[in-house]
Amino acid sequence: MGKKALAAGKLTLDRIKAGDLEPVSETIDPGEIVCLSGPSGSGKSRLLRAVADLDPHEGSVSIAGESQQDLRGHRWRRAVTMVPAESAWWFDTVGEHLPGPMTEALDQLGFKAETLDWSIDRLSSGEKQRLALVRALAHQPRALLLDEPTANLDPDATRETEQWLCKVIRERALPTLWVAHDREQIARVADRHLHIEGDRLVKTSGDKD
Ligand SMILES: Nc1ncnc2c1ncn2[C@@H]1O[C@H](COP(=O)(O)OP(=O)(O)OP(=O)(O)O)[C@@H](O)[C@H]1O
Repeated sequence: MGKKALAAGKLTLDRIKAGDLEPVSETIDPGEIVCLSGPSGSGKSRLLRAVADLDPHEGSVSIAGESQQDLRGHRWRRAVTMVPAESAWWFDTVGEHLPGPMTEALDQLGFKAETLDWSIDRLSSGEKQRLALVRALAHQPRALLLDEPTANLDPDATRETEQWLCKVIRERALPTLWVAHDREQIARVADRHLHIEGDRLVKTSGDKD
């Protein structure tokens, strides 16, 4: 924290071609949550990895008019941050991965301040998943790519995490692409829902206005 927050803006995908999916063109507005669903292996994670510039791909992506090609990889990924289903941790303790105490975020997700001293080795998969979200948001992203962010959580923790994410996404006006399988979750959080059928992204009905 403490760094100057950059202006929110649209996340624009222009004919992104990753893996076997047909090229994807979508614009996600500031604060908009677009859920992405599809069968296992249909290419959801590959699309997110392309947008995060983690995998080679065709087409272009921009955030607030700034193109992926104009930013170095690490700067792009700090702006357009992917939180994978399985997070990586490289220091010994939780606190070493965070730029500050993150008191409010930790509290809202049910963690006490002492969590900062916890060893990474002791974290459950659900704790890792929630702390990876705290870490991602601590670095002031301008857009979020969430790959099944509640996959390892029980129903109560799922709801708590969803509510916190939705609040932060709206407050910070972050365009968000959120991979989800659970139809009820999609109904709760999505402004729009895109589903992969075969090699195409299909807009589903029942979206919020
Ligand atoms: N780097 C890669 N090179 C070639 N093929 C890959 C690569 N990464 C993934 N794949 C393949 O691309 C397909 C889509 O993978 P992806 O991980 O995007 O699926 P997914 O929709 O996220 O699935 P799940 O819901 O099971 O996580 C799979 O068949 C996978 O084996």
